[in-house]
Amino acid sequence: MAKLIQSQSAVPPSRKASNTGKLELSTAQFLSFSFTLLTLPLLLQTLYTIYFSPYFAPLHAPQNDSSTSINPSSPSLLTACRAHTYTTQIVSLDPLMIYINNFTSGAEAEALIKLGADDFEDSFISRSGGGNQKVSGRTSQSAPLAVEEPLVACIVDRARAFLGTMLHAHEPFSTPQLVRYFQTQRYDLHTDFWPRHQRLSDGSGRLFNRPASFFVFLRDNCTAGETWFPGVSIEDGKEVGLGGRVRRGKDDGDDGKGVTFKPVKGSAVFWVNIGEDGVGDRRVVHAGLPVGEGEKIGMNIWPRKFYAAQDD
Ligand SMILES: O=C(O)CCC(=O)C(=O)O
Ligand SMILES: [Fe+2]
Repeated sequence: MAKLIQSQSAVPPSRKASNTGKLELSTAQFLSFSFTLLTLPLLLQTLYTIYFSPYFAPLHAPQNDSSTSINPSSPSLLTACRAHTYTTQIVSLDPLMIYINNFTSGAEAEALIKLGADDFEDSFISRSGGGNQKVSGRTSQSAPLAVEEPLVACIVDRARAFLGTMLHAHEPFSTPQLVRYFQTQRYDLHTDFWPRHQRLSDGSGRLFNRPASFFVFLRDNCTAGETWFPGVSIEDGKEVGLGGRVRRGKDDGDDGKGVTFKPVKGSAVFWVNIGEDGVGDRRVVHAGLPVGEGEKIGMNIWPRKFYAAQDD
């Protein structure tokens, strides 16, 4: 008898066999059992995604291509876009160059890539005097981004607000452009402004140029591929506050001239191309250095300013 009592009390009271022979559960235990049953598949799926799915991913899938799952027209993305969260740091006062941390959010970056993803073509350069030309020094692919897309319009508005007094309300932007680089691809030294202002093709005869540039890093799954400005210098030690994203010189045995910007998703470099006198500043000549491994995607945002005729 004593033995029987002992073995009965070893079973928690709530799980005792009833006199019908079935197992009884308390309400709390029933709920926790059901909760576990319901959440188990979710837990297993999360574990699979984190630990195992990389081993089953297709070999040639784009790395970290989270843009495929993003909806660039999502109301929450567009609402969030109206408020910006970037911070700025001056890199150089003369010429003026500013580093913009988180100019776009990660989600905005991926959504912008998605908007242009189907339109990449070999990059060209816009020639002085009009027309486009493919050149061996620019081996990337480019894709235009339609300003009719609300997200693109929002990012361009952000750039306009940043420019403040640099641009009149009636002065527009060029069509923003994605640029994509794979291994070894590059853009050799160039300026974004034309040495001579360009004539608008609308018959008005107005002259325009690019007074400033924003280059935004949208994808940084790469080694190397920095943006290099050999004609902009920062004093030794002053780059410390820029957290390793901005460095003096470049790494390949060059004499350490200039400043390099590491691709960091969402961050942007802003610089002034043309001063108040309407003359282009050659010190902002720059290059997209060859990408080592992986993929780099950036975005050019160029305001357009109208200028008086230049003296010859
Ligand atoms: O890829 C880069 O780092 C710079 C690109 C650039 O300068 C341009 O597209 O004009
Ligand atoms: Fe450029």
